[in-house]
Amino acid sequence: MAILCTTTSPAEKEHEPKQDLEKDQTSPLIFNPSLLNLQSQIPNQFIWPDEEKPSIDIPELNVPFIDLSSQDSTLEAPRVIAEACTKHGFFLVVNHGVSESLIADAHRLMESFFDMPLAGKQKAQRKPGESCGYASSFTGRFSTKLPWKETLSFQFSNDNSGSRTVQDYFSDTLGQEFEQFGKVYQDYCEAMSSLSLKIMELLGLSLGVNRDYFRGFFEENDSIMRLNHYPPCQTPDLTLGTGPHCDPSSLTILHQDHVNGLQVFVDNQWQSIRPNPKAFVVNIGDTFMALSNGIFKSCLHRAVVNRESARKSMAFFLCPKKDKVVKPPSDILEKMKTRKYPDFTWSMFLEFTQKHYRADVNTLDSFSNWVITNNNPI
Ligand SMILES: C=C1C[C@]23C[C@H]1CC[C@H]2[C@]1(C)CCC[C@@](C)(C(=O)O)[C@H]1[C@@H]3C(=O)O
Ligand SMILES: O=C(O)CCC(=O)C(=O)O
Ligand SMILES: [Fe+2]
Repeated sequence: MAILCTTTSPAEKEHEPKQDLEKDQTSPLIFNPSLLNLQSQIPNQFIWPDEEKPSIDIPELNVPFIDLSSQDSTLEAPRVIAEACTKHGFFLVVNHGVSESLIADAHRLMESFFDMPLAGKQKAQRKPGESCGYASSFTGRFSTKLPWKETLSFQFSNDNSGSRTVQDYFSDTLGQEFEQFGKVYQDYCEAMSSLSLKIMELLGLSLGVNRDYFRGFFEENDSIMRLNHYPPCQTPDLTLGTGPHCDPSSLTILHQDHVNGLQVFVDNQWQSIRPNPKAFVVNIGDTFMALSNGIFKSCLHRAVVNRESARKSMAFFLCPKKDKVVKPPSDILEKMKTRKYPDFTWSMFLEFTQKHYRADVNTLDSFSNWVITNNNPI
């Protein structure tokens, strides 16, 4: 039997808004992929309700390619981006300038991390209420609708201090043998941070705001990098790798391996985004939706799993500096007159998703109500 019982304590769950973070009634499970993917019957906690079960044979999303090397990327791209972001917030970037060998190294090391015995990965175990560390599914955090995945997340700070937070994280939590991992993911996060600033210029132009405005807003950032491993599953039609959600962060830059799995809910149906190793999938998160006063959409998406192959993806979640006030620029507010969301900081929003609310389609609205009703000071 692959499921082991443990006495791990559940995540902190006080101060519930509309949707309750589920209380653990029983001892949480441990998700050990090397054993679990052989099971023909999966534990109930991994079975999703019928209305959320994955659909097969879905259409492919018509998602634009933005060529960042092209001379007209600043002429044509803002219009194409505006069209995609007012509809669903997803686009692909190609010729992005991130080295192919860096991407390959990041995938190779991710594979060797997740291939380790569970006890080795658990040296980086994510603690209750924290967003970083190793999580084998979210067995200690949620008790139903568990995702069929294991993840390793770490913080990246771009703060001009020359600090190498990612490198230090690997050596401090996993030991000196992980120095090489730390170097590769430090470089990868720096590449993602620079790429996201280029994309911020284009988003600024698309919204008719000065091109430096959002670049400046995110120049310093407190971002999150996440490695996702979705093991094969004998009953992929019953579960999900990542449940339906909108990213609470500002901008996500995702690199998927060659295995299908990412789906976006557009025009009332799930649509897939086919893997393309040369492209990054970029999507608008809730915090950028708030910064654009709701003009650019943060869209519902999820990841499905399959019987045959493991799937890997790497997500860089660009987030503002923790205490920077998130409010739309005056250029937008002068045109729109009414504010859609209250002022907040990323630190408040992160706490909301880690301690009070499981991110889903309604995260931003629930968070806004929580900020307003609790009269949260910033
Ligand atoms: C701030 C974050 C919370 C999550 C990781 C980052 C950005 C996306 C969020 C998440 C992926 C949305 C789906 C549900 C979630 C629990 C997951 O399946 O991983 C979310 C992350 C989290 O709360 O850890
Ligand atoms: O793995 C994927 O394709 C998507 C993962 C995702 O949406 C997330 O981690 O926020
Ligand atoms: Fe996501």
